[in-house]
Amino acid sequence: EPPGLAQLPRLAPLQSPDLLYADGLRAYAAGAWERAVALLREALRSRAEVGRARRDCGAWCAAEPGNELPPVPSSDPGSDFSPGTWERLLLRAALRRAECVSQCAVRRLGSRGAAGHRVVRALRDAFRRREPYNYLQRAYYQLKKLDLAVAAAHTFYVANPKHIQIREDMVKYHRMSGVRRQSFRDLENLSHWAAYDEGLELLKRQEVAEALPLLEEALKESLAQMENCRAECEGPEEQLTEEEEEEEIQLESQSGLYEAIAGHWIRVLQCRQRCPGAVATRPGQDSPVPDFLPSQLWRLQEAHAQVGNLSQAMENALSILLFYPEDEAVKEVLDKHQKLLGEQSPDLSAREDIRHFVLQSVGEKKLLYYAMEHLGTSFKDPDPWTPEDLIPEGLRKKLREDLEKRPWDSKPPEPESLAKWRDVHFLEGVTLTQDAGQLNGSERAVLDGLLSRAECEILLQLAKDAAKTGDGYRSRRSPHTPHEHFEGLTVLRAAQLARSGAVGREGAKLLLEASERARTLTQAYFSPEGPLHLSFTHLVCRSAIEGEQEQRMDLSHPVHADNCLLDPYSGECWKEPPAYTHRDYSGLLYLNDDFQGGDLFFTEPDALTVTAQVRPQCGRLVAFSSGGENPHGVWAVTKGRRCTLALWHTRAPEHMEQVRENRRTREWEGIGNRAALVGGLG
Ligand SMILES: O=C(O)CCC(=O)C(=O)O
Ligand SMILES: [Fe+2]
Repeated sequence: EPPGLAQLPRLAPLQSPDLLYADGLRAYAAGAWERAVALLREALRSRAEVGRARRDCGAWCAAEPGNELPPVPSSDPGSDFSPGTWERLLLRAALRRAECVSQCAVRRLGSRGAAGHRVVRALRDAFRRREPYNYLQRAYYQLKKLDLAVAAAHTFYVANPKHIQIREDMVKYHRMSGVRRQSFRDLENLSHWAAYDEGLELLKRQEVAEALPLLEEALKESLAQMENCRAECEGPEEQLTEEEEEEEIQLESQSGLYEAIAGHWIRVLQCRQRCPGAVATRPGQDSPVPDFLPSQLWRLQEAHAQVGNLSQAMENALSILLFYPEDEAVKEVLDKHQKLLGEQSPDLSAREDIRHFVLQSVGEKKLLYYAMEHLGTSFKDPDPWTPEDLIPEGLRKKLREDLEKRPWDSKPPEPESLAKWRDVHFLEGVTLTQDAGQLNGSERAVLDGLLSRAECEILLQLAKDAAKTGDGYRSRRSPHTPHEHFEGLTVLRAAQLARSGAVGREGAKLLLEASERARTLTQAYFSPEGPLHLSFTHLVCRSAIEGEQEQRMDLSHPVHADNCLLDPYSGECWKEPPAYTHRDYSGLLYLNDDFQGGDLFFTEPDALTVTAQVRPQCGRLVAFSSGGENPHGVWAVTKGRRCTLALWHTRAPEHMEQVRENRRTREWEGIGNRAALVGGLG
């Protein structure tokens, strides 16, 4: 149970968080708000309890004699490690630990609760993203519990500052009369940040004695949070991503088994190292606070020294040396304190909690570097303090080069989306031509090279053969202008036509492939943290009607936003029906440029001031978030025919385009699955 909410009566026995969450969402969907709130809160509580049990059991079982991970083999040629020995030792430790953890979980949670221990990764991520709070805020809102609605919304917002929907909700809450400022609070209350900030504030005001307990609490709490995060990496719930699954070694031979176990552990360790440690990111912010632990220690030593607690000041200073043994400033301070303490200085050493963290972290890094060198796995060390001699000789040079590129050493960290984008493998030949900055917006991008000339030709031919007036235009705001002729083709009809032989299969198949390319890139660029699904794909051609182009004043497509109703007078965008409110990201994949006029443009929310303009061309994708931050329109097409594959993406799987969804469920008239639809067409 998050500390910010009042205690709930305990519903025994503890149910697993995923079942509770699923029930909560069902109640939510049915509009049973009271029930939804109760279940969602119970899911959060259960999850917190499982988390605590996992953390405690993990720590307990790791400390059991015989369960420690084997040290990395010495690299001396004379050492008696035969191949596979290390893996065998690892296997033994892993099995013992797994057994110990599952027994411990049953003791703590009962057998039913222990089953809830297995939280699937998707769900773990949902909880990490604080998704339940987004549902909670809506349910509370419906129940007219505004204070709790705002608190839940704020809690979700803090973890998802880029989430368009919640941003809009927050604006609304801020404007609502009757909402108090104190309602905007974080229910998960990462109290170390709150305590840390308050402590710093007090330090600034020279109220050192008051600041000290807060700073101390902040450090303790941040270590505990970190332990929670690290413990989550262990245990049977760790599901492989598709990629990892592909890499996963077949368990045919015994050595395959060792490798698989070693692989599993390496993933666990990689996951643990990704938890905030010395580097931490404040919720609601993109850039990490480097050296979070050492800087907290430094503040503590200063504060202790100021109030005359010299031995505690020294303990904190000595703890910094565990990270940076050569730090001159720390050594100086230590000297100074030592002199002041003089003879009566007792045997001081670093703090136990920090020593424990550093030792553990160093041990894990050693294993990871060993695996990197010998098993070819990857490891990106997030910490700047890792002692150099821990890194195998062979890897040092390469890593030193990477180290020089550390963002916080030189330039300010890049915005998250761009930093992540770097890691995404572009589809071959695709380039990022303009980013949001160049397009004067927040979430906009132009990518080129998604289609070859030949592919554009195939899709243009498909449009010629099959696009017809009205297909796919059930929209209330039909963009028709009397000066242009509109033709559309939905993927659904394309598939039907291809099956009946009315159009070539190649075209229909490419239509799906091209939209999938656009989806993959849009997801990688804008939504690396969660999947986007296509909700609607529409091949649209607009042709100038000859002789009706003189002195045309209208647009080919009036200025609008794709998921809300734009009110140019107030600048607001109402996310309400009949707008397609489930749309999260829009994509326009252009097929040609042999026409006049027809550039796409973005405006301010006034629908008048143009902020950016893009000329269509074959294979160019313009991708942007579908909300009020991206009003856009199309200038009149005054000559020729302009064809676009327009795509809308949604985070909500229930709004997945029918033909695509059914590719999964394989029910839809037998053409629903990928094999039937794409393969069968091929
Ligand atoms: O074709 C274009 O460039 C824009 C179309 C558009 O904005 C829409 O269909 O919502
Ligand atoms: Fe649009």
